Amino acid sequence: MEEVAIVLYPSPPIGHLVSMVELGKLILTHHPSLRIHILITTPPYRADDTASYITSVSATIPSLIFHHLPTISLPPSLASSPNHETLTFEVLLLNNPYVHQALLSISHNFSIKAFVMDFFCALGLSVATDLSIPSYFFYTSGAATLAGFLYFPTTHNNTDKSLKDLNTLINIPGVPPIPSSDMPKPILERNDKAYEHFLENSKQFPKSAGIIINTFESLEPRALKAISDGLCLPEDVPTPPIYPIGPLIVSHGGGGREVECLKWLDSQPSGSVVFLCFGSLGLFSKEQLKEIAMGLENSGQRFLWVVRNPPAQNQIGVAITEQSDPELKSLLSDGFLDRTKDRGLVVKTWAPQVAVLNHDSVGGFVSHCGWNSVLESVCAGVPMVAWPLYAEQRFNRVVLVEEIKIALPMNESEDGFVSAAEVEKRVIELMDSSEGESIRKRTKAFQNEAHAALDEGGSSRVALTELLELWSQTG
Ligand SMILES: O=c1ccn([C@@H]2O[C@H](COP(=O)(O)OP(=O)(O)O[C@H]3O[C@H](CO)[C@@H](O)[C@H](O)[C@H]3O)[C@@H](O)[C@H]2O)c(=O)[nH]1
Repeated sequence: MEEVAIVLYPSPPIGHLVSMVELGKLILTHHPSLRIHILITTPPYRADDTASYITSVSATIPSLIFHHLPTISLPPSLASSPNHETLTFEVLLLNNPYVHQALLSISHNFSIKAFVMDFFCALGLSVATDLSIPSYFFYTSGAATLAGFLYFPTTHNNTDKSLKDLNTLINIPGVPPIPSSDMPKPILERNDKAYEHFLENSKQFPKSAGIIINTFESLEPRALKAISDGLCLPEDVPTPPIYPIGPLIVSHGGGGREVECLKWLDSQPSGSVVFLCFGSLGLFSKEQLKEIAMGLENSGQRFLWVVRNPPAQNQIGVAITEQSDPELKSLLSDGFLDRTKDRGLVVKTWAPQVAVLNHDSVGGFVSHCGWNSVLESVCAGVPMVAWPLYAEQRFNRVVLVEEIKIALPMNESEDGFVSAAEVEKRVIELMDSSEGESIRKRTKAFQNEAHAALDEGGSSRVALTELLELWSQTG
């Protein structure tokens, strides 16, 4: 009998790839006879270190079958795109013929029950549809921002101004009012190429057979209900079924640095350390790094801080290429490392975040609000200070602070700069105040709810079972 397969199509950045791989593992845990094929896009630039990650996953889980698609060559006009989202969209658009070939080749030996795409890969939907393969989305951020993207074509039609110039609140069903300037960064500027791509991709959601979301019912009940009640799409456009199956988070650690920082944490008192880490891509200017150092020093709190080299143009940036380790002494204020050595540790470039958040000594997390980080923090029961940098992270901050109430806001000036005084104030508030205590209690309650959602009979397990039964039946 022909073997049955699911094909997963992640977007290249590691944050998205990791979530998709976790989805593959989850499917295998509950349906081991399915074969999971994962299409790996090869961008023309050197991407963050996905190669070693893929090698280690393949070695440990041979039932996850990786297909490396041929390298994309971008026309010179696009290769110099200022914006990493535009670059990703263009690469994925050029990838479509390779996706077509891969699906054809897999279907020679397997019966493909579902093609599951990342949001960025939405234009691959037509490729699968042409081959009569049912297409699903796996949305790697939360339900609130999904509501925002489903509603985006309506937001677009309601105005002819750029969101950055609107200076108003955007009312999205199921979501607290979002200041227009806090909408996802790439859609703030109407004339930007990324805006067009996001608009086009948002319009693909309703054409799919279903949307899988990395969230859970009790974390985002309002947004999930608004989506499934069809409130985020125009009346005449039906909403596909939604499957909140999260929280799906990584369980692995992070190489050699694990030992150093976990050992250091072992020597710190329970719940006393604030962890600062800004995702796989976040970069700060030299000035901002110095300001953070001053804020941490003045706060008197214990800290574990992951520091990367600033971007070339010395503003807030995004690392799409592999990072070299920073020279901490020259980067941070004079004597900072010495003065704080008894209560602080600075880690270069990367820390094993999941292990750190789950360490007993960690009591708070200053995060860029990337969705994986949010879920990892919830699963570890660690409250946050929300310091968004790029993508949909400012939107997430509003949701985390105002709706879910598990984070305090880090407030920046208009140009995005955060003062040492603000860092000091928020870190103290998080670690040592009644406000901090109140969000800590709520986060711990969500930690329990997260486990319950994944248990037998829990909301996420039920949604996953429904999906897997569907995939076992069709065709
Ligand atoms: O030093 C580090 C830095 C990161 N991580 C891990 O890397 C992942 C980072 O993921 P996430 O927090 O989601 O941030 P990004 O990498 O920035 O993720 C992108 O993808 C997310 C999911 O779609 C979006 O929510 C973000 O805005 C987008 O930037 C997490 O698993 C972290 O544990 C580490 O282990 N160590």
